[in-house]
This record gives sequence, structure tokens and C-alpha cells, in this order.
Amino acid sequence: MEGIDKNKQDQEKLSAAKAAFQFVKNNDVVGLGTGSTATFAIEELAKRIQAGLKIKAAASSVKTEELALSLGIPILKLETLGSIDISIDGADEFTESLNLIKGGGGALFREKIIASLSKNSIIITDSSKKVDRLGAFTVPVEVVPLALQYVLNQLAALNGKAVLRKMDEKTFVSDNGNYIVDVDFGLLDKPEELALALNQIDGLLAHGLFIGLTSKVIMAKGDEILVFE
Ligand SMILES: O=C(CO)[C@H](O)[C@H](O)COP(=O)(O)O
Repeated sequence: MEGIDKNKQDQEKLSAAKAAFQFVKNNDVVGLGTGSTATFAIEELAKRIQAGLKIKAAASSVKTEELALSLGIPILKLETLGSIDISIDGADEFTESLNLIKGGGGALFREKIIASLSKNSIIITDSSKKVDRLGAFTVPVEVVPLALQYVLNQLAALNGKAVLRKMDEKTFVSDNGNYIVDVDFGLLDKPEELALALNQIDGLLAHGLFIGLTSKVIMAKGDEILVFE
């Protein structure tokens, strides 16, 4: 990561995660994100539950659910929830207008459902994630396998350079049994318009552009905590 070493970055992730808990109240249903920053929040939540905080949680991935359960965090099934009080998740990039790119961990669909259900959707980040324009990080999209070639055609028509995500030389498969395609659209002048165009593609289950879904971004920068809302 440019301009920040890993220890400092982890320290910032932890500070941002801790700062998010001022917004968590007893009896809240808490949406849990996926990724290294969300992991700091999940570990912090477990400590607070041990200290007496009473919450129930919903997980945005199998990995997050397994971690939460292993730490004694009670997990509700996402399909039973009509709303979530607060969610805490990371991001790959964000702008001051609170638009995000997410999905580096491949959990974008469940993360988007959780963000959409949340009354208070909080993103926590280190200082490397803030950008003036989204798009240096490629936009992940989740694709139903049988629609792969159709979706690739449609992405090419939008001038996106698409790469099917692999892990350990095998095609990456999401928790929902789908593929992830990482698409380079260059730096985005109008992320809202791209999001609408991607929404129109049949077989594209979800994309990593989170537009208008975020209540606040809590970013740690050194010892400082900056809140964008
Ligand atoms: O969207 C995500 C997973 O799908 C993550 O929030 C995003 O990739 C950031 O991850 P990290 O906190 O490890 O940098």
C-alpha cells in the first residue's frame, strides 16, 4: 500500500474500528462486514460483548459468520431481518461524497444487502482508502455462472476491461456460488451513471459500487480520527 506501512495501516484499521463503537447501543442488530478492517471490528465487538454489551449480529460472509461464532457473537440469519440498526464494514476506496468501491474480498452482494437494510451504515478505513475519484481499484461484479459470456459482452460494451477473478489458480467462487469479475473502467467521472448501467445487466447479481448507501465513513489517519458524513 503506497505511503503507509502495514503496521501503521493495521493500527489505523483498529483505531477506526474502535471509534465505530460509540454508535453501537444495547439491543442493536449489528451488520458485520468482511475483510481485514471488519475483522478488527468483529474482534472489538466480541470484547465488548464479554464486557456486557447485548447485541445480535448478521454476517456478510461465511468467513465473517465463522469468526463471529468462534468469538461468541450471536448471529441471526440475514433472510429473517427486515432492518439492521447499524452495520460496520470496510471499503476498498471511498470519496468524500460517501461513494465506495467494495468487494475486494468477494462479499459485495451480502455486504450490499446488509448496507441496504441498515439504518446506520458505517464504513471504517485506514487512510489509504480515501481517493478523489473512484476507479484505481477495479470494480468487482458478481456474476451468475451461466451468464458469464453475456455479462462479459455487456461489460466490454461499457468499455470495461474485465478479468475473471482467480484464487490459487482456480476460478474464485463467491459464498453464493457465483463468479467475481474485476472490471477496470479507469477513473470514474460519474460513478452513479456506471452503477445504473451495471444494474441493467441480466446475470450481473451485484456490483461493488456502493452509491448513497453509506451514513458515515470513519477514517483513522495516524492518531487522528476523521469522520465523513
Ligand atoms: O468489500 C470488502 C470485502 O468484500 C472489504 O470491505 C474490502 O475489500 C476492504 O477490505 P480490507 O478491510 O481487508 O482492506
